[in-house]
Order: sequence, then C-alpha cells, then structure tokens
Amino acid sequence: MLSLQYLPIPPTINIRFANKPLMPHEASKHWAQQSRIRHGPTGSINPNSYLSKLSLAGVSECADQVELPEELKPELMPKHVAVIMDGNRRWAKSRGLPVQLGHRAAGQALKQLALNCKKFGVQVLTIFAFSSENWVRPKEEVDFLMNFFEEVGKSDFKKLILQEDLRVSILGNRSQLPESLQNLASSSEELAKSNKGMRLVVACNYSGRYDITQATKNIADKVRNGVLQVEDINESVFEQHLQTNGIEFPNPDLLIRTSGELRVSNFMLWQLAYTELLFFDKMFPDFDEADLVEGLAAFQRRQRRFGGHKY
Ligand SMILES: CC(C)=CCC/C(C)=C/CC/C(C)=C/COP(=O)(O)OP(=O)(O)O
Repeated sequence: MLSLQYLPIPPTINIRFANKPLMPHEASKHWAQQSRIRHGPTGSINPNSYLSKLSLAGVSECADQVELPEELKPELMPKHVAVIMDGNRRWAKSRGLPVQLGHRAAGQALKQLALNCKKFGVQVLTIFAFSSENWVRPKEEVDFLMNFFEEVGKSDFKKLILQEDLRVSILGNRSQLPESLQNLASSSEELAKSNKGMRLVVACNYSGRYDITQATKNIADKVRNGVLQVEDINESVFEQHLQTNGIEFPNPDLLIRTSGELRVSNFMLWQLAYTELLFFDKMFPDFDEADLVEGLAAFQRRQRRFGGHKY
C-alpha cells in the first residue's frame, strides 16, 4: 500500500517556509510531511474598515515600492497561475455578515492578487468567477453576482486594466449571461486589446466540460463541412478549439484553490493535465500577498516531470 509520505500530490499543504531551501528530490517528501496552513482571522470585524484598507490606490502605491521577495526566483516563476476563489460565503457567514459582503471582500482580495501576480512577473492570471453550475444558487445571490461583476467591471477593473496595462480574456458561455454583462465582456477585451502587460483571464459561466464540449462541436462541424479530416485531429488541433486558444500560456503551471476543498470542480479540465495543485485552508477573502508568496515559493520547490523522470 502506498504510504502517505510518497503520494505525488499532497492532500493538503503547509506552505510555511522551510528554514532552508529544499533540494528538488526532497520536495515531494517535504509536502507529505506538512499539515494544514494557518487559518484566517477569527471574530468579527468591521467590513468597511477591512475593505477600505485594500483600496485600489493603496495597493497600487504599495506595489511600486515592493521588490521581489528573496525566496522567489524570477526564472522559476509560474507563467500561468489559475485560482479557484472559494469560501466567500463561509467567510461572510463565520463573521455574521451577509453573503454579498463575502463576495465584495473577495473582489478586493482579487484586485490585490492581480496586482501582486503582475508585480511578481506572472504572465497569465486566470480566475474562476462563476461556474456553469453556479446558476443553481439562490436567485438573489446569482442576481447579486451578475450585478457585482458588472459594477466591478465598469469601475475598479476598468481602472486596473488601464493603470496596470492588463490584457483581458473572458472564458465561458457568454450567451447565457445578461446582455449588459456580455457587452461589458466584449468592451473590456476591446479596451485592453493594445495592452502589453499581464493577461487577466476571467472564467464566467465556464466549466471544463463546457469548454471540451464546445471544442468538440466546433471540430465536428469542420469535419462535416470538409474543412478538417478526422485523421488530422490530434491534441494540438483539439487545443486550438478550446477557449484558451489565443492565450500565450494556455495551460496553468499552478492552480491555487482556497477554502480547504480538495477538488478542481470542473475547472479547466483539459488545461490542468500537468498543473501543480496547491490547496489553502484560508477563505479567499483572506488570501493575501504573504499567501501568494508562500504559494509561489512552494511551486518553485516542486519538481515537474510531465510524465517523464530525471533519475
Ligand atoms: C470577477 C470578480 C469581480 C470576482 C470577485 C470574486 C467573486 C465574487 C467570486 C465569486 C466566485 C464564487 C462563486 C466564489 C466561491 O465562494 P462560495 O460562494 O462558493 O463560498 P463557499 O464555498 O463558502 O460557499
């Protein structure tokens, strides 16, 4: 029987730093010896003061002054980081706050995350904003989220795109989104089309199975119309029909999921084939710069083999 110590992917991680850097061959053993990382703050807080601390201007000012933490090596930085921003409702409920405030706090954490990823040299940040399955949530919450995406997209995110030179891509089935949000998605991509900085990819009404299904339909259509021969279909051709086609690094190097859940929840199923997975116990609204640095450092200690081996 496999001992837990040698499982290739740990069920949970502790990404507190080791006192000394680990050699690659020590890394996988190291992971299995860790337990869950620290938890977020407990007790009640004033949501307004909490949110105002993370104002966009404040984060930007700070971003200009901070250098790359010494534990991070620029040459080992993941090019594409994907994040499942989980735990917003639990964050709110544990503080006796309405669910909406959990999502609002997540919006602030996300802005900080985008700024920090850019600062550390990540080239693509993909976030799971709304899954194809999230429609089954209470109508009040779904309506709030749609309005919130629109509100943020027209204000803070617009500023972020312009100030930080971000490129933008939206994944997912747009046709089911409110028309105003569809228009906003297109206008945000248009606004950012000449930008040169980090790419922010927002997955909204997206799921991995949806992406694979729509790619399959498009390929089948091309075969039916004689544009493509069955024998010409291969992984590379298939990838060109996924919605991540056109993103310079389509497959995430690192996936971070917050809130202690250990699953990928139908996110980027094709693209995650060789992605390194990191799970944090913290709820997303509490995920901060120190967590990101710990996650990036943890990634840099992983040994990626892509099915091969080095011994
Ligand atoms: C694009 C944008 C502005 C995003 C801001 C962040 C945001 C509002 C994300 C919503 C995504 C979501 C459904 C999170 C999961 O928490 P949950 O509600 O499932 O929490 P739970 O796991 O505690 O139930």
